Amino acid sequence: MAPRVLISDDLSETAVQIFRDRGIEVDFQPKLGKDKEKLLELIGQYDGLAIRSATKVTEKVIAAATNLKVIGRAGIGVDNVDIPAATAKGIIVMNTPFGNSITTAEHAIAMMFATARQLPAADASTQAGKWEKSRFMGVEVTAKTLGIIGCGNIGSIVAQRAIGLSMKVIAFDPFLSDERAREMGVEKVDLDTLFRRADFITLHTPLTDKTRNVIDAAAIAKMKDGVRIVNCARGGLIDEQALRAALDSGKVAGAAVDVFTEEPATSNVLFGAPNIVCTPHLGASTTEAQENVALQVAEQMSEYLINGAVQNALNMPSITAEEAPRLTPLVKLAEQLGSFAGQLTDTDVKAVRIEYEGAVANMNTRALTAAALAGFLQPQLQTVNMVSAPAYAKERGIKIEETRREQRGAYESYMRLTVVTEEQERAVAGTVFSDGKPRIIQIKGINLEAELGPRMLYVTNQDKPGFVGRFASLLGDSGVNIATFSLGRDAPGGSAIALVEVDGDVPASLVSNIGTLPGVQQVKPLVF
Ligand SMILES: NC(=O)c1ccc[n+]([C@@H]2O[C@H](COP(=O)([O-])OP(=O)(O)OC[C@H]3O[C@@H](n4cnc5c(N)ncnc54)[C@H](O)[C@@H]3O)[C@@H](O)[C@H]2O)c1
Ligand SMILES: O=C(O)[C@H](O)COP(=O)(O)O
Repeated sequence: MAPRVLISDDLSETAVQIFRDRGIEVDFQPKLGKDKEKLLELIGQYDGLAIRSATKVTEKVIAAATNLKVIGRAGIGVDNVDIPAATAKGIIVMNTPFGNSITTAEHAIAMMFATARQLPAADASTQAGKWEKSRFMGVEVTAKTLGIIGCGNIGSIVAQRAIGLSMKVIAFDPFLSDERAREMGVEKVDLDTLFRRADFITLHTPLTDKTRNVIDAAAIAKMKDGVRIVNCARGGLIDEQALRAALDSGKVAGAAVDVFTEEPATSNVLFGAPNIVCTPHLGASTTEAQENVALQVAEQMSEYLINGAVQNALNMPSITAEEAPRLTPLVKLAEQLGSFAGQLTDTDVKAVRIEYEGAVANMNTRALTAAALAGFLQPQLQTVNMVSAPAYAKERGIKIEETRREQRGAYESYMRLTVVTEEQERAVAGTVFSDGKPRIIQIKGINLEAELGPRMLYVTNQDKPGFVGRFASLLGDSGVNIATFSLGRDAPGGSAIALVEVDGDVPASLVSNIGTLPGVQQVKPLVF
């Protein structure tokens, strides 16, 4: 059946066309995101959800989204999506991190000019027939200092444009390297210095616990008298009450705000303040940006739903369209190794070590590790997948170790997963043969070669004559057909392993009977 996607916000029709061209069924309901009840009622039908900022993808929505595999944000900010809840449910959350950056940077520059020259108020007054030439005295931006808080994609475009306007640009961003700042012609400063020196301040950070109210009364007190402030990033970065007071007192000469603590902002403490310019979250609203993000999100979501390629996900390593087909059998192998180890581990796990050797070491091992962890955790947590597994492992305090090395043995690609518990380490290794099928090639250091089927029996025993015959007879007498039989041992008379694919369920009584055969140490039915 074709995957189904719901578009619940006002995306460009380009997205609809792309989904259809890719054979995906699409429901375009641009107002649905604002109707919480309806969204809850319908979301269970869809494999994908494409949104902007109006749809709030809460924990409740995610709980109701029984088929959802991917949420695509046609834009940058994902603060309207409960990412931990999506991750826990194995739903990928992806965005389009660059599609609207230029447009938003241009809006910030436009807003800076709007407040420098009081354009909206001057427009309203002129159209009211007042011709108040002396009321609207402005300031130049040339040679003024612009303080940028958050110098990532948008902040750095703003910096470039501001330098073009002959402004001096200073920036505060804990993740901005000296080299990058030099390249951009930006002076890196601490936050207090920025507050002290800037004539204009523009915000371009996400809203986090650290950035919430980064501009509050105390910060405003440190600023120059007559400073002008622009916020085209997120509501919540500015304490709106404090800004209102500073606009009223004249400490802040002007502010231009595109984003509000509560949106849609139909009333706000800032409305009506002197020299305030407000726009209704228009930062990304240009034809060009909306085409970019709609096209990109639809392509990314389609690639994932159809080919398993992952791009710009916030909760899962990327898998390119080129590597997706090459990675598929290795993902399966990683899941099988994880599942094998997971089904044999009952005690508390301290660490999972995954070694990649040969060609696989140069591939996307983050995705493979996520697959191995998913396989490992599935016996305990049925709904876990590659998206949610790393977070679950972390939550459970399981240390993940990953090593990569050149080919040493006969296999072009070799993967070994070791589970470390308080008592022991248990390793299982595998490869993918040229037929594209995964094989288990080593268990606890013992070589063998087995393709895993849906139902397997794992038996460890002492290597003694007669075991195989007695074991096969027991299965046969119980009407359990053997599909494949793989044997391995460390030395004659030493430890041996039998990995057997069977055609039907193995009753518990048969498992205990096998356990009573001479020399048998462990019998475990496994499912894959
Ligand atoms: N108004 C709109 O319509 C609109 C449109 C697009 C993006 N946005 C918003 O703009 C913001 C920036 O987007 P971006 O694409 O540039 O993101 P980005 O991730 O490229 O850049 C954000 C920068 O903020 C920095 N940062 C993080 N914590 C910080 C802190 N405590 N202090 C200072 N800097 C900090 C990061 O290091 C990073 O460089 C986001 O909040 C995004 O949601 C708004
Ligand atoms: O984070 C973003 O991309 C912007 O806030 C744009 O939001 P919008 O898509 O709702 O205009």
